[in-house]
Amino acid sequence: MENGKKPIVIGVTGGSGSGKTSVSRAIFNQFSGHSILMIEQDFYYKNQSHLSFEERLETNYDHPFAFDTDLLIEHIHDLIQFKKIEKPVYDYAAHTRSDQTIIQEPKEVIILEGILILEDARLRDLMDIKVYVDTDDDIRIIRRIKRDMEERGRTLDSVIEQYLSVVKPMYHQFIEPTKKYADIIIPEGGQNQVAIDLMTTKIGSILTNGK
Ligand SMILES: Nc1ncnc2c1ncn2[C@@H]1O[C@H](COP(=O)(O)OP(=O)(O)O)[C@@H](O)[C@H]1O
Ligand SMILES: Nc1ccn([C@@H]2O[C@H](COP(=O)(O)O)[C@@H](O)[C@H]2O)c(=O)n1
Repeated sequence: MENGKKPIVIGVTGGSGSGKTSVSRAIFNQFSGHSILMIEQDFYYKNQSHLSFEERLETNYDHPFAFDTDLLIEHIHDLIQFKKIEKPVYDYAAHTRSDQTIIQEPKEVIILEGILILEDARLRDLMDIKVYVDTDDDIRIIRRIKRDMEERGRTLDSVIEQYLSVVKPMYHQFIEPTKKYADIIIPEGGQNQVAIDLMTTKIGSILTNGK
């Protein structure tokens, strides 16, 4: 890094539909023009191109095992050492990685966003600030139905069936317990301007004063 400082890593987690992406984008936008990047844990779902489409539908996408966490950790390590990475691209409709990758140059601020980023101690140890976006289950399922039908190629029946059989139980087993690791808990996510402003001030202070 030009000024000799280590990049800052901010982890943003919470259940599906909690508003993680909205919070992360709001922070990202506050630093537009600065040296900042966003990494989505979803892009590190395991490659399933060797499986048929029907087999991919059976995958539990809310279990830690669904992710290639070793690759994600390797990439965060590289970015912290100011090395560029070749980021995978995920195709939600095909339920596997796309053939494309994106070259991501290192930056001073790294926002890592995803449902299970606080579940692995090795990832937690790389973070300077850990944020949990806390939104009620009923709000999250409503948001998810709308989003998955509009953007992720799912039907209403498939969203409801997946939510009740997998998403909800996995949330309570794996995601909600990681709340205890968070430095900050943000209720309701992207519309919480006070929380976004506090985060922005803190990141700005670390960038300027190192704390
Ligand atoms: N505070 C909010 N109020 C209303 N809708 C929201 C709010 N935060 C997020 N959304 C919407 O809910 C959906 C899921 O939000 P997103 O930020 O993608 O959540 P996550 O990344 O946690 O799954 C998106 O369509 C987003 O526009
Ligand atoms: N092929 C896939 C991959 C993931 N999901 C669901 O995405 C959720 C995580 O993404 P958010 O942006 O909502 O945090 C997770 O709950 C998976 O169930 C999927 O449905 N299909």
